[in-house]
Amino acid sequence: MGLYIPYFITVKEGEKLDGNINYKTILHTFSYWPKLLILYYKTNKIYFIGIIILTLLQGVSPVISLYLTQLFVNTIVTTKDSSIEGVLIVFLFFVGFVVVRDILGLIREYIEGLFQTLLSNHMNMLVLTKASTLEQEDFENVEVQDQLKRAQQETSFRPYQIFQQILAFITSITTLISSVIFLFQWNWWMSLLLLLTPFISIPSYMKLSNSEFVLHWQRAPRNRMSWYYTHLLTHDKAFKEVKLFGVADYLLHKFEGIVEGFYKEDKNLAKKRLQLTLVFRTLNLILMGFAIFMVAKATMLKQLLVGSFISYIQAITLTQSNSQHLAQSLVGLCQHNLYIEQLFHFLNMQAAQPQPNSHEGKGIELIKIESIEFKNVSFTYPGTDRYALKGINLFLKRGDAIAIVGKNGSGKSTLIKLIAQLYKDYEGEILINDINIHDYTTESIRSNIGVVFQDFMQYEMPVRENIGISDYQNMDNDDKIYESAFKSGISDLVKALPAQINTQLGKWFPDGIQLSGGQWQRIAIARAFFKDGSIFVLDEPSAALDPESEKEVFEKFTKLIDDKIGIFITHRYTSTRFADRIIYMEDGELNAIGTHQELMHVCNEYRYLYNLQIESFQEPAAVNT
Ligand SMILES: Nc1ncnc2c1ncn2[C@@H]1O[C@H](COP(=O)(O)OP(=O)(O)OP(=O)(O)O)[C@@H](O)[C@H]1O
Repeated sequence: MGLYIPYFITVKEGEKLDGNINYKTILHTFSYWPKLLILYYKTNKIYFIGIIILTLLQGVSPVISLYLTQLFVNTIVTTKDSSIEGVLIVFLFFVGFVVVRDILGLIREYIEGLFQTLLSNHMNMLVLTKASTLEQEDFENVEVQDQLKRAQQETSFRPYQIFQQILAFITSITTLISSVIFLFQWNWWMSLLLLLTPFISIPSYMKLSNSEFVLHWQRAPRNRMSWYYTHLLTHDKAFKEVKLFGVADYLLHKFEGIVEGFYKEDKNLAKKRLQLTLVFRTLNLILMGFAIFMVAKATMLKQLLVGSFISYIQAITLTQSNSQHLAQSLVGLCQHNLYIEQLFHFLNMQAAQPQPNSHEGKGIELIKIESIEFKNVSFTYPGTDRYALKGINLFLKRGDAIAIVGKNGSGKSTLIKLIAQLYKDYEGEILINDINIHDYTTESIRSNIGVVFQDFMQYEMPVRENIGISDYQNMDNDDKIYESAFKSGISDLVKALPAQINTQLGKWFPDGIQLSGGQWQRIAIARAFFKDGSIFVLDEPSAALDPESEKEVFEKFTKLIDDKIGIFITHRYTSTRFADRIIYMEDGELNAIGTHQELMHVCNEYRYLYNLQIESFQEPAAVNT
């Protein structure tokens, strides 16, 4: 996936990104509105329509209020003492109007609060659902990470802010139109002047908003970095090393450096905004002062009644402030639109799903794996040009128990990742049951594979979920959970826990029990067994298991894979005795394959490494006398 830069940001060679503003840009930012409106409507149609109607009503209410004030005051001034009836009627109208307006205002506040929560939940669900469809390759791509971060940042508040701006826009425009019509009775050219002056500030504010956006857009990698330092300083696993190596101050300093940088940039922009606001506010105030002076003069010359004087002054203030609001909402809307574009860009993003050699997938559902064949498979990780696997030819069939050994970085885990279809773009072919792996649906392949990776997950959840999550539809089956725990040799421990399989594991949530590294690993192995797969892979289970546990796990593993395919990757050469065949990998290549005896004869490297390990075990222990 290439670098995504919003089209409205221009990149000049050798220069940093710059905001590029023109009317086409402004118009384009509104192209996401239909999608947004559908989104609002889908969130809750009754609330959505209700809010729009209430907003319109709220928009005309100031002018109704003005009209009633004018009527009220003029009626008092012109009515004779004896006939109070007319004044009373106008007064009751006025009071009735204020009560209804306030009640509608409260209802709007109530609905808006609920709508905001629903919208934020809906957006979060959309982003999380989208993230769950991404591939491993996407998560290793910094560009995608940045986009995800930006989308996450904008999700919870930006769509609602746009909604609020739209509402503010509707309110301002209705109030403005009605107040301008009201003022027209007095002086048409002054009304137009008051209406239009605030709009001359739009281009300057728009330019500033664009610079602000570009700045925030560029911040994503630094934002992720600051998040990472926060994570290191607050996460229990990282915290051990942070304490032990005494690096808290160092990390804090780095974090501080980033946020201080943000502060300086923000301060710069805030200063520019303040300068602009000062200039335009002064201009508007001068104009308003002039308009008020004209109304006052007309009243003194008896051309206007006192009621009209009061209401025209209010109408001038109303026109002025709403015209300013309108200009500001327009700028705000364009700015929010820029952010929303990146949110929709993320939601519309295609997950990485390359098909090698233009192989068209047939969407076959894989029921059971009988055999797996690698035919001259070579692979480089995306963004690298070094082969992690080179010309691999391998045939595995049901009932095979295979051990894979080799030095660090020789490609053992990569081989498994290709079987699990975590990466799909490679040279050569992988066949399952003699059919190209790409002809099967990825889901059906993955549902057949139970893998315990080196960096397996420790879910901060109860034992039941820790084991059953690999086939969560059957998570309620206690017998199956216990059976899997037994197969991984952890059933006695589980039974001894305070609430057995319902015991919370880990220390993040209340009543959690912390397990040792090896015990966590056995839970992860049970999770792989819980899934009724047809191939099981243990990637370096020996890393956290003591020799006795390892023996137990391997013995159970070899029994279990009776009619399945079992693969275990290990650095303990002594563990390979459980395997029918051993694969020795070196520098991405399959160097040798055979039984232990065969490899001892044909593979010098294997023999050397095996003997090295055996010798180290046979060295006499130093005894202090
Ligand atoms: N996600 C990745 N992106 C880029 N390169 C990677 C990635 N994962 C692994 N590699 C590279 O691919 C090569 C093979 O890695 P792999 O993890 O398969 O080795 P391994 O044999 O399992 O090593 P170990 O015994 O240390 O676990 C290494 O050179 C490694 O640097």
